[in-house]
Amino acid sequence: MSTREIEREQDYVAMLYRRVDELRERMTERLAGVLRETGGTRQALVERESAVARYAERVAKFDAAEKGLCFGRLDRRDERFYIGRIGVLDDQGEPLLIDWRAPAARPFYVATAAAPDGVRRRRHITTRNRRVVGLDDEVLDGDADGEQGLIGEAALLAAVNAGRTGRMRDIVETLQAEQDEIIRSGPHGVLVVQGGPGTGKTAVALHRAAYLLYTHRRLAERGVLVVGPNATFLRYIGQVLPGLGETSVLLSTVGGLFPGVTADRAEPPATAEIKGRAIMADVVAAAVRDRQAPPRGPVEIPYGDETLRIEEEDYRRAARAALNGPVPHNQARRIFVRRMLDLLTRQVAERLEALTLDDDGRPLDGGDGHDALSRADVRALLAAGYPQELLDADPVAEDDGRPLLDEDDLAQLRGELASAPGVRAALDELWPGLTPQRLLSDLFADPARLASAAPGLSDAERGLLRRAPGGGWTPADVPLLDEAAEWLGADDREARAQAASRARAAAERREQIAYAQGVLDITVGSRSSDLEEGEDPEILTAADLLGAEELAERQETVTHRTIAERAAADRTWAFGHVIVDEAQELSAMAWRLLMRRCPSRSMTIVGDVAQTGDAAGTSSWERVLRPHAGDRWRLARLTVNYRTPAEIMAAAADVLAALDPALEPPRSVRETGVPPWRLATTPGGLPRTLAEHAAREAARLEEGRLAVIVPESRLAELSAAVAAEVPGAAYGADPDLERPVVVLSVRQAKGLEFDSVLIADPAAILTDSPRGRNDLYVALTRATQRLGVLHPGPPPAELAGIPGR
Ligand SMILES: Nc1ncnc2c1ncn2[C@@H]1O[C@H](COP(=O)(O)OP(=O)(O)OP(=O)(O)O)[C@@H](O)[C@H]1O
Repeated sequence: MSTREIEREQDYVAMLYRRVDELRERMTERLAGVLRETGGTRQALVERESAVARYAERVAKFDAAEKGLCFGRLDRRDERFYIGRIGVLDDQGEPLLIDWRAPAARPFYVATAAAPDGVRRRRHITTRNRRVVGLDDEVLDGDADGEQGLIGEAALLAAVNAGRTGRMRDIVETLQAEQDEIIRSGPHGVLVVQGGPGTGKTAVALHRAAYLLYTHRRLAERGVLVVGPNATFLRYIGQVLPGLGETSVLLSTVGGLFPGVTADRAEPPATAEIKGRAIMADVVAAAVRDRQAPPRGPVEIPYGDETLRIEEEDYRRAARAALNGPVPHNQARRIFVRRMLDLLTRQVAERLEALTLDDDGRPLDGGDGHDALSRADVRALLAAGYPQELLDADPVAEDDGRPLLDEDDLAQLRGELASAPGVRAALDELWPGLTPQRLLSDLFADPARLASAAPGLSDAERGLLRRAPGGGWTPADVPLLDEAAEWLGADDREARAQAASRARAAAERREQIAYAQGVLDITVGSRSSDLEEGEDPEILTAADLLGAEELAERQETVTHRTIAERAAADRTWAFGHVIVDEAQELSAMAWRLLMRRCPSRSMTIVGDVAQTGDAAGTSSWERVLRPHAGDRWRLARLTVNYRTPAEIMAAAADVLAALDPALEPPRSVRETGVPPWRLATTPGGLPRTLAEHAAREAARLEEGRLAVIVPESRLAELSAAVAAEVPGAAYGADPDLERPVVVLSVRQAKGLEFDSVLIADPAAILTDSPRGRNDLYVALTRATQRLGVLHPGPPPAELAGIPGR
């Protein structure tokens, strides 16, 4: 491309940056202006707050667009558009730059020589630090043979060949047509994106989130949830959406979706698999029902010197009233307890009356050893907690013809019963207030409870669920806790805790107001003193301008600001759209949880059923979705592998064929001329040889990243061996992917990619899990450039095609 052409584009790009700087400045001034406004109604304050959020968001979007602001140009017959990360208008409202998500930008991604859609030329513009460093043109003249090729091939190949950094990058500059179509598909219903490794499923999912938030602004009010398989993966993709200027997105694992629970406990895969089965929904429901079981025989409750009784029939009647309709356990408990207290109050009242009245309701005289009790005496008895000595006293009868216990007396008696420890314990036993945590830990701790709630599981399976209380929660527990929360409803204690937290918040707010008042006093005081020389009197702080109440309020809204934070703290939050990545790994129970978070069923589900590693995962989208969406879901496919070169993919294809001959590997977008290799070691020599090769590969890397992928069962041993030879190598539960060398199990490597990959002991990867072949396929498809396999003894048959060293 001529230097003149580059200079011409440089002028345009420089003008765009100047315009964005100007707009950013304008927005910053507006922001300061709103912050300077003061007084007015509460409504005005709320409006100012939302203006502050809006302007701050605009400024953040300008910042996010800094790198690669403009990356393309489309020439049509008599017009020309520049395409970039954001839309930019001039002062007359004419577009200077078109947002990549706008409909007008679409041909940039889909126009081909065969179907140019009015486009004559597509230009990819490469910039570095605001300077144009390269141009790449495609002339779409309409006389191609109809085969759809790559869009912007040079820019695409530069992107896929670039060294990895340990962080995923966005691909707005080089999106391909089949990806674009998925990204721009309407938001309604469930869209499944099936694609082999490296086909850009994760990239597409994230760009779809950005597209939907841009196109359907109301989605931002409910937020988008992006679900990934583990914390390391979430960190890997974490920069993509903020880099695209989108913040209304919560990234989470399924294990992170139960507020208040950190699911970091480990458990055997076989246990997790059982917990993920659909039948566990019935188990949880049965466990809740079992906590509502009638007592065997009457329940006796000591109360003072008396014994109160609840018959089985009393229980049944109260339980029927409590469960009249689909009421969760804890709400039903309130009705049950009310009924029981009515019953017990009646019992006590009857006994008191029996002590003081004869069978005909007349006060007793002293003939049988007791004098009649007066109403005042009864009240005294009640107030004193019904002690026997008083009943044995000889007070004076007083027959005023009124019922002995009036409503006030009964209410008082009821209150006393409700707070009597013996009564509370008995009612708690009969119908306990339950948190999801208590329900599950009681269930797992008690073989009898398990046997009753899970008759569909074998003894051995129930044995795998057994666990002593305490010790934290596993990721597979979270969907069960969520299921339990649905059946239980809010616990009384939870409601009390919420009330307490509201009271605390009110107290904090009073404190904030007092603090803000203090700030105002200080600021006003200091403003009256002389300004230092050079100090700008125009720089005002919020405290200069707002009343204490408003200042406190502002602090409060600021602390609860983002949709993502609000959604993360609320188990019942319904997201506007849910995106699930590596979706093949999710269990039936995890799907139930996710569906509850997305009642609208506006979902994008991306994954590869050939890469399923989790025993609870799926090999069929149909099986996963039928229970939740019937046949109302649509399938899109991605077919081109942008990550793995053809040489490596050929080796992976052998494993895929062994897995299922009907499965087709994705077509690699490039060859590198570097074949993969394998090397036999002695069984005992593997750790040492592996470490040496890791050190050698690491030395070859310039900027890129190396992953050593090892069997789960040898993770600790081989991590230690590599770390001893390669100081600074990352490994462990949540390794730092930005380090040059990282040791990972296959599970940890899922969804990630590296310039170079070494696989250790593939035979153990195959035997470590029932889905060993899927795991080996995943391991083989992580490299963007180089792959080596070290195997103790002969290689597994699936890898025999890789050239030996
Ligand atoms: N259109 C594109 N332009 C540039 N790079 C791309 C494009 N599509 C995909 N890539 C790159 O290919 C690599 C693989 O993409 P991604 O991780 O999204 O694939 P995936 O289908 O999720 O893979 P896996 O199933 O193995 O997790 C990433 O580095 C991504 O940036």
